[in-house]
Amino acid sequence: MPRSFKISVPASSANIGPGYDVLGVGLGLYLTLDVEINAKNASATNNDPNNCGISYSEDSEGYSSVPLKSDENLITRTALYVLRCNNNRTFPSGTKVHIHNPIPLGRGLGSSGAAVVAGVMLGNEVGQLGFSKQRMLDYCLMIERHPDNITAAMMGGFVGSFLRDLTPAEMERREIPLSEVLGEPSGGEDTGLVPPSPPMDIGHHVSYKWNKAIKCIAIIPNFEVSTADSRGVLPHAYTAKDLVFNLQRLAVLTTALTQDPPNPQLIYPAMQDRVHQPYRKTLIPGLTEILSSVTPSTYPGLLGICLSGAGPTILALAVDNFEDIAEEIINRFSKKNIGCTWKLLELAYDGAQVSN
Ligand SMILES: Nc1ncnc2c1ncn2[C@@H]1O[C@H](COP(=O)(O)OP(=O)(O)OP(=O)(O)O)[C@@H](O)[C@H]1O
Ligand SMILES: N[C@@H](CCO)C(=O)O
Repeated sequence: MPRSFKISVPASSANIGPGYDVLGVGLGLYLTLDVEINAKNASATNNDPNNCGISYSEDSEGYSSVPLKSDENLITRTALYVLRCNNNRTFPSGTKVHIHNPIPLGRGLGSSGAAVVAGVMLGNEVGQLGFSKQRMLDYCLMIERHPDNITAAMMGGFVGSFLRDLTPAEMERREIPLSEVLGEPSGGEDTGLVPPSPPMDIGHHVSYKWNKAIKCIAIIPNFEVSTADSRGVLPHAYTAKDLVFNLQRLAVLTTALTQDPPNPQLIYPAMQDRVHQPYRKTLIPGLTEILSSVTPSTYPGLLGICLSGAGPTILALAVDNFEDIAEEIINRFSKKNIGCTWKLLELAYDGAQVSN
C-alpha cells in the first residue's frame, strides 16, 4: 500500500554553559525527511539491499560527503537498528527517503542528535511500531549516549535531562559497542544479527518555560570539531569547587531564562562553566577571549554567551542588538583566521514531528 509522510527534527544546542550533558534547547532549524513507500516504484531505491533509496537536497549540509547507502548513513542505519530490534530486517519494498539538512555537521548544533532522532522516528513509522516519544528516546540513547541534544530535538523547547541508574544487566546491554548496536556496514549482506533492544525508560527529562523574547544567536565557525574529540579533552575527575560552581549556576539559570524581563546581571554569570568550556579552548582558537569579552555592558541586549554543545559554534542569548553581537564574535574569530556564518534562531517549541 503506497504511503508517504514527512519527518521534521530541530537542531539543538546543548549545555547552555553550566549544564554539561544536562540542558538543551531545540532550535528552529529543521532536518526534514520526505518518505515515500511505494512497492510499484522499487527501482527508485537504487538496488539498495535494504530497500531504501536515499537522496539529499543539493543545498543540504554535507551534501557531497554523507553516505547514501542505507547501512552507512546515520539516519537510515539508525532506522534499521530500530526495525531489526522489532523483527523487520529491511525497509518496506520501494522505500525512498529524500533528506533536507540545513544543520551544519560537527559544529555543536546537534546534527547527529537530529539524525538519530529522525532515524528512530523513521524506523518507528515504516515499521508501524507505534512507540511513544519516551520509548523512542530509549532507542536514541543507545546510539547518542548523552541525553541533552536528543531530548531537546525529540521534545523541543528548553529541557533538562538525566539517565536513570541502570541494573548491571541493563548496563551491559547499553554499553555494547556502537558498532554492534548499529551493525557495521556490511556491503549489502544481511548478517542476520539481532541488535540489543534498549532498556525501558532510560532517560528522564523536564521541560522548562522560556521567555520567548530571548533569541539564540549561533555564530558558526567554518571548521568541524567532532563531539568524540571534544569529549576526549575533558578530565575524568573534577574538584568539588568546580562542580559546586556549575551546580549553583545551573539551578539559577533554568529559572532566570523564564523571567520577564530577563535579567542580564543574573543570566550572564549563571552561564559560566568550569566543567567543559575551559578544556575545549585547545580545540577552538579564541574561545576563552570570546566568552569573556563580549558582555551585556559592552553589548546591551546580550544576556549570556557559551559554547554550543561540543563546539565550535558560539551561542549568544539576547533580546536585542543581534547583528552587532554576531559581528563582534565573527571579528574576534577572524583575528584567528577563522571565518564564520551566523544565524538568528528562535526555539523550536514542538520538537520532532511526523506529518502526512
Ligand atoms: N543529516 C545527516 N545525515 C547523515 N549523517 C549525519 C547527519 N547529521 C549528522 N550526521 C553525522 O554526524 C556527524 C556529526 O556528529 P557530531 O556529534 O560530531 O557533531 P554535531 O552533532 O553536529 O555536534 P554536537 O553534538 O556538539 O551538537 C557527521 O559528521 C555525520 O557523520
Ligand atoms: N553535552 C555534549 C553535547 C554535544 O553532543 C557535549 O558537550 O559533549
